[in-house]
Amino acid sequence: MVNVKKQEQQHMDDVVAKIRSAEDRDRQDIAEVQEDRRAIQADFSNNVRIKVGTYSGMMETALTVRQQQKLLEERENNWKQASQHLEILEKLEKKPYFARIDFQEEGEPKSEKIYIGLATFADKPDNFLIYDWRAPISSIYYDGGGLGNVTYMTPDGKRNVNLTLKRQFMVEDAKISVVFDTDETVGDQMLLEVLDENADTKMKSIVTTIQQEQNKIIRDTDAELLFVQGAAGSGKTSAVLQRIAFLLYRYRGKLTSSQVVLFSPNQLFNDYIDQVLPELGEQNMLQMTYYQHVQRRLPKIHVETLQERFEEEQNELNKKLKVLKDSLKFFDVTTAYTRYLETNGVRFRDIKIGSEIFFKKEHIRKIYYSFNENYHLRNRLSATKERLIKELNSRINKLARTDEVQKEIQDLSQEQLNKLYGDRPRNFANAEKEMNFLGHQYVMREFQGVHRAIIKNRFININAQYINFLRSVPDLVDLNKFALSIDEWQLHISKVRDNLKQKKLSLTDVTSYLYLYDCITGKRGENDIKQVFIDEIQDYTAYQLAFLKQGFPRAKFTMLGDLNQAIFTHENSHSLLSELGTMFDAKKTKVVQLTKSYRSTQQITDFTKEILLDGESVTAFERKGEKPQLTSAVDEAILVEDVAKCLQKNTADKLTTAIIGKSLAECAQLTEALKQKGIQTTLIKTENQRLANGTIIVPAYLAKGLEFDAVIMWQANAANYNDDSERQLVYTICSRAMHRLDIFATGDFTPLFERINPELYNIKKY
Ligand SMILES: Nc1ncnc2c1ncn2[C@@H]1O[C@H](COP(=O)(O)OP(=O)(O)OP(=O)(O)O)[C@@H](O)[C@H]1O
Repeated sequence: MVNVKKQEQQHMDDVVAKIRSAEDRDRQDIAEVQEDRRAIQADFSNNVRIKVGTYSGMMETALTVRQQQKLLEERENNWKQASQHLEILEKLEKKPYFARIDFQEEGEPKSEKIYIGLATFADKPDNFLIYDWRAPISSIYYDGGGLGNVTYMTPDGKRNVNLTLKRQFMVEDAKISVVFDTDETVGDQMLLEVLDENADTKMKSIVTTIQQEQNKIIRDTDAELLFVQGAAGSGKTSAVLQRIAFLLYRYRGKLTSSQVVLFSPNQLFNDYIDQVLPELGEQNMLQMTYYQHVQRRLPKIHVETLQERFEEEQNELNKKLKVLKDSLKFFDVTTAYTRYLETNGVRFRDIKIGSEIFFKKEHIRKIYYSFNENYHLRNRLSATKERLIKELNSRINKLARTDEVQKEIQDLSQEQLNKLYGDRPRNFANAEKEMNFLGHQYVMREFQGVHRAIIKNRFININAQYINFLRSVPDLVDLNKFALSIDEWQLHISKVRDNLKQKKLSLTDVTSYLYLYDCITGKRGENDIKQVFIDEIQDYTAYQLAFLKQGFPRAKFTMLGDLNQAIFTHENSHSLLSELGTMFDAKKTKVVQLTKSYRSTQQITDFTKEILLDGESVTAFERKGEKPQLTSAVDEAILVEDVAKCLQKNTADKLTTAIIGKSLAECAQLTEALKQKGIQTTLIKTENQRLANGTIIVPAYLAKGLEFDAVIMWQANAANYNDDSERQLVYTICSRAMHRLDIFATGDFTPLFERINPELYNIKKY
């Protein structure tokens, strides 16, 4: 192997030398383009005089400016391309490739060897020294089955090859440190090395060690809905980011990063993953949380935050209401209600100027329902708006002609008059036309508010409409089936109404509120978006997913989640899959399961999976570590002392720690107690904060999707986690740990730990 390493290093050195020459060429190109750009600009300011005296002069100037702009744009594009290319080369220079495969294509006389890296590199046309990891042939490196006859997919169909060598390299700064020859998927040894590393505050790409199952997710191009169910730490998020990079490569020219949206669980998570695509040489997709998606449309309404949602009262009635309002049935009920609005029932509001009514709501209603039954909500509304604008204009015109207005115009200063003319050329046919124009402009200014109210649909009383919708619900669905009585429903309506009066909406209501509004206004979905990714799908409701589906009508969906980590939707999460089944065509739906957990040591995974009732399907990746440590005391002060020691130990072992508590209040208390002992930590209070270096203290609902070297679960006592519905939350917290897990509680531990085999952890009681 020593010889092999030497030979491979020699090859790598050759490739690096060629990369460096290509870099030099790129740098030269960039310098030339910059010089060119400067010259064009200088030339322009020296030679172009603005000729505005005559029409032909103006045209000539305009043409020159256009030509110059085009030249500059071209240079700009060249510059951008060369800079991007250079950036990729600079990455390749440090790590040109990480794998080599030798194979013989069926029907080809000779065998080939190729090297696989982050991007394609050729020193001359068709002489590829490095293949992109996303190229069709690279797929065989990731697929299982070992050496011998294997197949891979190309855009033109399947190809067969005889694979004779699969070699992996660990590379740092263009120096090969280890070479592995392997006949497995991607050798465990390499994976072990990668997983043994410490966590960062930023997620890294997994391009060198993508596993076979993950490769399927990454390269799928058929499914309209790709649903990935995977255990905590099984690489769902990693795979999906790689998938985005793959799709951008596969559909280069047809798909751009701005046509891809990723819905993530919180803002912190966005921050955590935002380096992966740039590391892979691609631009980041659009990233947002569901909360941002809805809140940006309702700037004047306070939408319930993650913390409020997490800490809200979970009484029996609220649970039952959620079952109904989060369901697909309720989405259908909303749609049915909007059908009824086609003939009756839309709520309007007066359009006013100050306190004076300009258009009465009764008048608007009359117009709205004056169109025949072929008008649906969208065209009914636009026809109404058209009619209102027409009426507004005719009232303006009438007013404009009155002596009073004409006189007021004559009293205006030149400056005020200029404002009225605006950009309009002053070539009126006669003085009367000019006065009419000025009169119209003059009066129009006063009625701008009315115009805006019409354009922006302000005459629709959406709040009253929403309440009316809720009142109609008992006619549209059998409340008994949801174990709800009419009285309970009425009580709920009055709560929503009170909330709306205070300009507040819960996350459940906000979706049906927006959907109702969209149906009435006929808002079309965002057709530009081609791929939608939803992470942590278990925290979405079927209603929200139906809403997203119709909001992105041309998109393919990839949804990933772990039904065992549903911390907001609890018991509903398992029905989600079947509800999704009715939303998408079964033939175009693909479900992939990931069961192996890569994040944590075997000891941690074996412990955490026992928290679950059906955790058998989770398997640990064999990486050894310490057993989780449970510590309890009656006195909290003793525990804080122990936490401090634990932090010291972690720091000495170069492990960064996250302390995860249940509520924000508890986390804040601990932060303070540690501070008293001179221990500095960062308390993460909201999702809009940054992930700091050093120890952080974070409430559980913000820890979703993140991972840390060491986790301290704070106050895992019976008071905090007492019933079955908390099981998934406890699992989520514990499964954030990569290398070490310590659990503290005052008093008794949560009964959810009772089912765990005591051999799987160490316990200490003060
Ligand atoms: N093929 C792989 N090679 C190297 N590391 C991997 C691989 N797959 C997953 N990992 C690592 O495992 C950890 C967990 O991955 P990831 O966060 O993507 O899992 P997840 O399924 O989204 O987890 P969760 O549901 O708990 O948020 C990460 O550190 C990731 O880098």
